Amino acid sequence: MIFLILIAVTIIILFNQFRKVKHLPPGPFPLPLIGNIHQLAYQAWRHKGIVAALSYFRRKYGNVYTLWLGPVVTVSITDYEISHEAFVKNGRKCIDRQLSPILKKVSDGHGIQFNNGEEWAELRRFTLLAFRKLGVGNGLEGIVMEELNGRCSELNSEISLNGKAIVTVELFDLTVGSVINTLLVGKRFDENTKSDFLIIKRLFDASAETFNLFDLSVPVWFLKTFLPRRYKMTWESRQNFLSHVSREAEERLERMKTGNYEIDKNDPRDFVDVFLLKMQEEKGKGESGNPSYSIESLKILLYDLWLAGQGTTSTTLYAGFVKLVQHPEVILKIREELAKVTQNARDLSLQDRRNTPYLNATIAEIQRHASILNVNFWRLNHETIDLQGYQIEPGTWISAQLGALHVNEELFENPKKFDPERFLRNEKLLQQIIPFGIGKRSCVGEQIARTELYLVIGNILLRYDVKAHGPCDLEEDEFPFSSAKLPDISGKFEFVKL
Ligand code: HEM
Repeated sequence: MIFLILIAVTIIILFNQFRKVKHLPPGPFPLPLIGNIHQLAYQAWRHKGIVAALSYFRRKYGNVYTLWLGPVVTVSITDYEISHEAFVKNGRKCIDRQLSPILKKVSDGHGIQFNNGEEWAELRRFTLLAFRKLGVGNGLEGIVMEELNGRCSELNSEISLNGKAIVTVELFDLTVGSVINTLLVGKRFDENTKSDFLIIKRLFDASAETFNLFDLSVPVWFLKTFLPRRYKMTWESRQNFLSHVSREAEERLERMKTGNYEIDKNDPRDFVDVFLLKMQEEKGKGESGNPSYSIESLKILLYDLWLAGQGTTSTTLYAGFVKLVQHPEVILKIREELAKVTQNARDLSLQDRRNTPYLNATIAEIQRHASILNVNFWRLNHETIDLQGYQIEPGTWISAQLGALHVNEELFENPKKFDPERFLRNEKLLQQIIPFGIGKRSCVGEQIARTELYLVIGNILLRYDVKAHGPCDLEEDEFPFSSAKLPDISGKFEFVKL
């Protein structure tokens, strides 16, 4: 009797699964409760990484496929046109991000990255506006060049002593960290304040270890109950990071309250000034003021911008130089192009971009290879989306899987090859790499990052002969199952003045 009941229950469950699966894009058949987690884990183990596993499913099921993470339906997209259809054409329908429970708890309803709704929309608009006010676009060029010149003068001192400078990832970390810090709180990191940056970097690295599909998806109660040490690690590393990067904003507010700090309305120094001005303005409106502008909200915003802007840009620069030293012929071609544009008599400037197609193509190829997110953030659709003829029901987790998209051989022939010229042979390809994401939740720091990549790579190659110093490759990923790519960054470079 029990046996018959078990068979009946199994048939009902399987029938139910078949019914649900019928309207979804193809994918492996999900088991009740665990969905496809076992297949995903197996393929990630078999192919030694999460991107390779997602690519395996793409080859088997096509450019839009379904994976069930337990009871949750997720749809992964690995092609540009379909991503455009989902996130631009249907942009309004999937504007919300699926919020990782633990990161949502840290953000406490504030900020941009782990937030949705009115406050997210308001703060995203504000951030883009504040960046524009502070000169992001062409004005940022001054900040980046000042920073780069500062770093280069340290390198030059080393070169005049030893004939060459040995460069590690720290050069890129400090350059990028200083640009963000200058933009956010008006301070660059020099020899005296470098230790402050190293604290931020240590806290940042500590939070990276638990940035994976598992820790980011399970409910907080589950982590607290079954994995208290992991919960503590994630919580404490993020809280420490938050309190460190927001210290300046809190101190400035206190000084403002006691009349010891004034902001020039027409010339705010940095992001914190622009925010504090807006906060004052909204407070002045009384009841009708927008509550999104509070010190708690500013603190989370600073944490978001630091977290999203530092590792992404610095890792791209480091990965870029690894690829460049492995391909000296690319360095020569870039240098030839830059010599024509600058006559070797001036720095490379953002204005030169339209005259440097080979450098632009190389940066695109670097970003395609670096592809920072192994698993992109999921969006949630509020209304049914008709995607390639499939009806994606509300509540589905949908994502353009950038890592797998950028190694899709249907778009990028021979994807493992470092081949900047692929973008010159086919100009349409430039549009099809989307390292900053696509649609309404795409990266707010895209302009900042593009400025840094162009000016730092271009001007370093104009000034120095760059070679590998010892073994220097990217084959090993530190955490191949992490949501973000964390390559082995132990490589070193030799810089000699040209
Ligand atoms: C090479 C460098 C960078 C890369 C590759 C990158 C990539 C990305 C990607 C893929 C997303 C998610 C898009 C999506 O959900 O579809 C994102 C979001 C975001 N990025 Fe970046 N990013 C970079 C630099 C920066 C910088 C410099 C900042 C700011 C200083 C920044 C701030 C943000 C923020 C705040 C979000 C969340 C946007 C939202 O949810 O509305 N990023 N970035």
